[in-house]
Amino acid sequence: MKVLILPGDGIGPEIVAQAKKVLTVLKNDGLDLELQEAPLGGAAYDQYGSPYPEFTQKLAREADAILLGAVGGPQYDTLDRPLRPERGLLAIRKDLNLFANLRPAILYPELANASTLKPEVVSGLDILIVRELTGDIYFGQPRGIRVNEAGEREGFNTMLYAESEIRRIGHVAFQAAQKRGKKLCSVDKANVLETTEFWKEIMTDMAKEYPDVELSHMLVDNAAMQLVKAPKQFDVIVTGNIFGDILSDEASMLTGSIGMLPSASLDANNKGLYEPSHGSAPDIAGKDIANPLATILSVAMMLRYTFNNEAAALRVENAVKKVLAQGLRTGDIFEAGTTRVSCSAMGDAVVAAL
Ligand SMILES: NC(=O)c1ccc[n+]([C@@H]2O[C@H](COP(=O)([O-])OP(=O)(O)OC[C@H]3O[C@@H](n4cnc5c(N)ncnc54)[C@H](O)[C@@H]3O)[C@@H](O)[C@H]2O)c1
Ligand SMILES: CC(C)[C@H](C(=O)O)[C@@H](O)C(=O)O
Ligand SMILES: [Mg+2]
Repeated sequence: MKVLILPGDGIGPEIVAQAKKVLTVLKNDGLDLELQEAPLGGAAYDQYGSPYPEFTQKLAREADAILLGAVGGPQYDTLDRPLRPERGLLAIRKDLNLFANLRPAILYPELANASTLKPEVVSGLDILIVRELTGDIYFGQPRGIRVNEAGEREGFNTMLYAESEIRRIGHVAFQAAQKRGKKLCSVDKANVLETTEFWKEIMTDMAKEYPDVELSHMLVDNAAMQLVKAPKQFDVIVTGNIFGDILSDEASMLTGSIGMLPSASLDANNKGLYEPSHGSAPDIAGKDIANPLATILSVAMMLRYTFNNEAAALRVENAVKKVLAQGLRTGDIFEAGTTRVSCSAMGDAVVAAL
């Protein structure tokens, strides 16, 4: 299996280095693995003048799986839009047809007090957000900033979903629910936006194909509220690109920190790009204090979904559980009575616990 590593920007290289240590142990233990590396985002702009250069694109297309740190940074925020790091990330998702973004929010019992919510609200939490990743207002045309007829500047984007796009993410979500608690909540804004009214109509129609799954619908504003009020009511949530982006960051705090939320972005054949759900955290970059666990848990997702190797995935997840049980914490999940460790020390501890 070919795995392409894209460290990216900010804390990206620091957290990816820890995940690479884990992959190297698995390789030394016999996992069929060929590691390559390429730049994406700001690092790629610096080297090649493009956030998703041909060099990276070629390797990405050839790879079975990709591990990404994160992209972006303030030094790139004034570049022309097509040259910005985030555009590189959107481009690779679109190029590889990675339409299904799985973001599991699981609370490890040791972190019940790390969440800003009361332990009884979050303990035992295990929800899966299925976010559509290659459509919606992120990609709809037309888009831009223009001068309108009144001579005023205006910004505009287009929210758009084709039926086939809704159906293919719907199948992923219904099937994920079948393998879990058999409850699927489709999140929309059908009371205002036609795009998501259509989304709701298609999800409702698809439910006939999955009689064993209980489908419900929720408006996104209510869903944002319910996620902090009573998050354990959810099993699988399916939603569009923009709502999924926002709700998954919200859900990350239920798990203690955004540094705990991994993700898988899959195509129709389970080729995937795996990355933490958080960004490049420029505020803490270069200090060796970021939490690498979301990235390491993304490796576990890679083993599960692309390698189809459940045993190896569990080995990594159990190692993470072990270091948390040992009381090791990076700053974002630190609390009194635990031991604060650096990003690299956390990586070493996971390797030792494998
Ligand atoms: N997938 C991605 O590559 C991705 C995702 C989100 C944001 N971004 C980009 O990242 C940059 C920063 O964005 P932002 O500040 O809004 O979001 P962010 O997720 O980078 O950071 C938000 C906050 O969470 C903290 N944080 C994030 N990851 C952490 C970790 N692993 N350990 C400890 N703390 C962590 C940061 O220090 C910061 O305080 C922007 O350029 C943005 O476009 C990239
Ligand atoms: C950086 C940005 C393009 C990206 C998104 O909005 O999808 C990020 O926030 C994420 O959640 O992966
Ligand atoms: Mg996001």
